[in-house]
Amino acid sequence: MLPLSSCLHSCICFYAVLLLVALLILYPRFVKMRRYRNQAAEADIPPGSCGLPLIGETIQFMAAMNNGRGFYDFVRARRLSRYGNCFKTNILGLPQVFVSSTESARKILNNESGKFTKRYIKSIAELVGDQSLLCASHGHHKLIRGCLSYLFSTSSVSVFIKQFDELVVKSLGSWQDGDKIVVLHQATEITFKAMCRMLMSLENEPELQMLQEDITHVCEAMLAFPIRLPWTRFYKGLKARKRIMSSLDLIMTERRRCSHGNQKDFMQCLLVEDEKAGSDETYRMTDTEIKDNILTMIIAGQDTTASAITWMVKYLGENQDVLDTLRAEQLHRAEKMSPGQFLTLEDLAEMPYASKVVKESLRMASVVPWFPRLALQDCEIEGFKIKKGWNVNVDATSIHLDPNQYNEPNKFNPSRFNDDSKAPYSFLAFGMGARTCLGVNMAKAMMLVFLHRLITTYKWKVMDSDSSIEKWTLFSRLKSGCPVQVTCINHGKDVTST
Ligand code: HEM
Repeated sequence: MLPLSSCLHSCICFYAVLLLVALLILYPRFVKMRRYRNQAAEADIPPGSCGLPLIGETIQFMAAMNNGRGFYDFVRARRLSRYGNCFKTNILGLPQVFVSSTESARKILNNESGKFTKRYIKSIAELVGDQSLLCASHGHHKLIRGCLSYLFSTSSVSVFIKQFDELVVKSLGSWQDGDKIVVLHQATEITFKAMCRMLMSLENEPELQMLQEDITHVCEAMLAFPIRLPWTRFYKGLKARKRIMSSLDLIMTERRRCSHGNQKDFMQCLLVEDEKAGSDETYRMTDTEIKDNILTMIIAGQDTTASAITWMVKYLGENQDVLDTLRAEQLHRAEKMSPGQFLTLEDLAEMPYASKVVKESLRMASVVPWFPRLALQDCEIEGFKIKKGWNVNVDATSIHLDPNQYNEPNKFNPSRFNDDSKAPYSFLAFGMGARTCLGVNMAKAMMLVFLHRLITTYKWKVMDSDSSIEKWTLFSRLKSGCPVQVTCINHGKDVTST
């Protein structure tokens, strides 16, 4: 028995070794074959890494959010050094494609043949409300946008410019010679007050302060994990939303009780329209739609504009030649105005160089870095297959910094907009297509008014040239807030004496 069992044992060992050797030889070939087969199957899928199972490249994305270069750095790193104009990744288990050519931007933002819809995250809808313009489905969005668009008419913008100028003059008038000012803080305060006044005539300081705190909670929660525990950012955001909704409810009830009051603000227009529409059977916005969209407009209009103003002041501080040209134009305009006069839409139309400064600042800053959409059907972008259900993001930042679109794209050069020869879809600061920013004219007007008052009243020196981006913000925001030291200039007219 023993010799037989020992013989059997040797035999097994021999075959085991043979199998192992065969495996060692064959395995690399097998892996190579499999990779080849996968490549063949995925040849027309955008290049990129899907990262780890389930979580994909979420950790790398979060790490980018946490570094001073901002979450766009995640995209920049992949696009520039690895994959090119179109790549695929996976964040939080969702396939994400980033595209950065003007042709793809046209296809996606124009929503050719209804292939794309706006992508929104469910937790964001809980915070801004599922009746918000940002989250509404295609058909519903059209109805609500129709009701809101007319609020942004030229006459509304004209009224708004005067109100905004009043606020800027008051705020800048309180600065003292030599003061250190954080531009972002000042701009945020002014734009917030302007939004609240335009939307619902809210001017009471304690109420404004409470609302501002709640809006900040909601914005912070929009980027947080949707965990509903009392100490989480998401939970605090939900609570803040609830308080905001209650306040809006109170204001609306009061307006109806006092048979509309005298206010000529957005809320009043929507309430009156609501009643008119009720009688002739056209579409009427419900109270929830009105409230969700008032909140949406505060969020969409305040931080974006304040961030854009801050970047603009920083770029100007770094580009003395541009500043000199701009100051000459603006002082000339100031001389044409009588003391105490507020700016008008017509005045702003007479500021060609300042308008280019605004446009160039928006291009360089790309305050909204990319626009998320959802593919509603299988389609093709940049020669790659896009599958139904994938998220496709139009990378506006890359387009704004593409040397094929803009010569020396990292140079702050407003004169590049001297002619109108830029390619379609190469300037996307306010988006394009059916989802174009509703407040585009107001945003530009706010930037021009702030610029005019700042440059005709003060000289300034940027105290911190750090370009780091703030962590965990929805929009590209300068971390330092752009602290400046201001010096009053006396050019013979006291525009702040109102
Ligand atoms: C410099 C300031 C601003 C910038 C850079 C900006 C940028 C944008 C962009 C890029 C979009 C489109 C996003 C997409 O397609 O996914 C958008 C949408 C929107 N913006 Fe602005 N915005 C600014 C100021 C404002 C202001 C002042 C308001 C209004 C009070 C406003 C209200 C809206 C609304 C309501 C939408 C949603 C439109 C829709 O989905 O139909 N924005 N904004």
